[in-house]
Amino acid sequence: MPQPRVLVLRAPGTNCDVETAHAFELAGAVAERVHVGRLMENAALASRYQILCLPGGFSYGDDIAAGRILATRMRRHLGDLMHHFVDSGDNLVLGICNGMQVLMRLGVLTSGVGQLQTAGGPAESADDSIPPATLTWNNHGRFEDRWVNLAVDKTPCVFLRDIEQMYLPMAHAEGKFIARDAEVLEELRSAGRLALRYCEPSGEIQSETLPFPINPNGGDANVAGVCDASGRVFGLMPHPERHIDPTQHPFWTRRKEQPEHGEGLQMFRNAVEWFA
Ligand SMILES: NC(=O)CC[C@H](N)C(=O)O
Repeated sequence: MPQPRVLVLRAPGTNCDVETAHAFELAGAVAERVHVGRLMENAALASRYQILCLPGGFSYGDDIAAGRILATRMRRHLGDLMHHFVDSGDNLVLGICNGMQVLMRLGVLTSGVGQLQTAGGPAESADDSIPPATLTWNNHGRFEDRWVNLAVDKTPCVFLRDIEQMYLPMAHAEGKFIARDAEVLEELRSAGRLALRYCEPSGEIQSETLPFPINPNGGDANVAGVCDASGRVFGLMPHPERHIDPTQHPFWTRRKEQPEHGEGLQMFRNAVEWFA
């Protein structure tokens, strides 16, 4: 099987790059951690890689808003790099937690939705000043760090193939997903782009916004992860790289039998297998 190469992008304040690179390596990829400054010096480095991963953390101290500064730097200086990974059709992009926040600010997870078709003219955004969706502060206004149950919707998302449910840690302050309006939410939902959602331990999602703590932030439609229309670009707020080994499960000592791997590993394997 060809071994894809993963660019794990670091910025000042990133703190999950080592374990994210480890998860990709365990899944069979070659992963390298590369500082955003190195890419700004030489954006052509991107052509060596097939997967771009934006890991979790506090890039640029979450100043202004989580993910905002890194997204602005990428938009301003790394347009070709994003084009290589997002638009070429041959590559994958994964944003985890702070990485999802960056992808949301870049608009790549909600691209193509919320457009108005003007008579005879090109599609234009319904309201250019307001993005179709964003991530904002958790309802209770605090950083929340614990384990959550997640259900996978019928979705084109490459990373979630053959996964129905996952139990993963979440750790964020600004993870509440809100759509601009009901039409945008429906557009994303009907395309299977609201790929990952907080659910009850049984896997059920009984209401549009499940109560705290099942839905840890109060976000619309219990959304925890969103993909682009192709399913190759995916962002999620929980941390799959923190559950790749069974002993990372909070109750692992009480289990009679241990599974071979933690529940997050399949996501990284799916990415590697996509290149087979
Ligand atoms: N774990 C993370 O990546 C945290 C994301 C971001 N710093 C937040 O608090 O929302």
